[in-house]
Amino acid sequence: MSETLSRLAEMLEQRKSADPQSSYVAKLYSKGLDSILKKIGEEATETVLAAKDGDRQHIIYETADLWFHCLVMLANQGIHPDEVLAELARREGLSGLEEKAARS
Ligand SMILES: N=c1c2ncn([C@@H]3O[C@H](COP(=O)(O)OP(=O)(O)OP(=O)(O)O)[C@@H](O)[C@H]3O)c2ncn1[C@@H]1O[C@H](COP(=O)(O)O)[C@@H](O)[C@H]1O
Repeated sequence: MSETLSRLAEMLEQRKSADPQSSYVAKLYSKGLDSILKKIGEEATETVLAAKDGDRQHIIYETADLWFHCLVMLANQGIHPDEVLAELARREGLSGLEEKAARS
């Protein structure tokens, strides 16, 4: 799982210098952060609708689109997915209520 994320992160780094005409990711970078965030919003909505609909394959497909665009956003902001995984790992040792208390 994290190997897939690492490979994707590496590819997303390489796409920063790719031709927007020949790469979906390079084109998205060239449009800027707001366009990436707009895609995340759209994909989040599509994921919610798929989950309401209940079709397993559709939920998986839309969630993959959502995760992918979140990875593009992270790359654009100079954040490696390992940093997000590390944050999730840190939370493993806490209950949900402890995590909530740590935020306030
Ligand atoms: N995993 C993905 C991936 N998931 C989703 N998408 C794209 O995300 C878009 C999803 O948006 P929509 O469902 O709204 O479809 P759309 O109408 O075509 O999207 P828009 O053109 O309107 O933005 C589609 O165009 C998909 O092709 C992805 N595009 C690329 N990748 C990975 O990124 C790699 C590099 O891609 P390129 O940059 O195109 O070479 C690929 O080899 C894949 O591994």
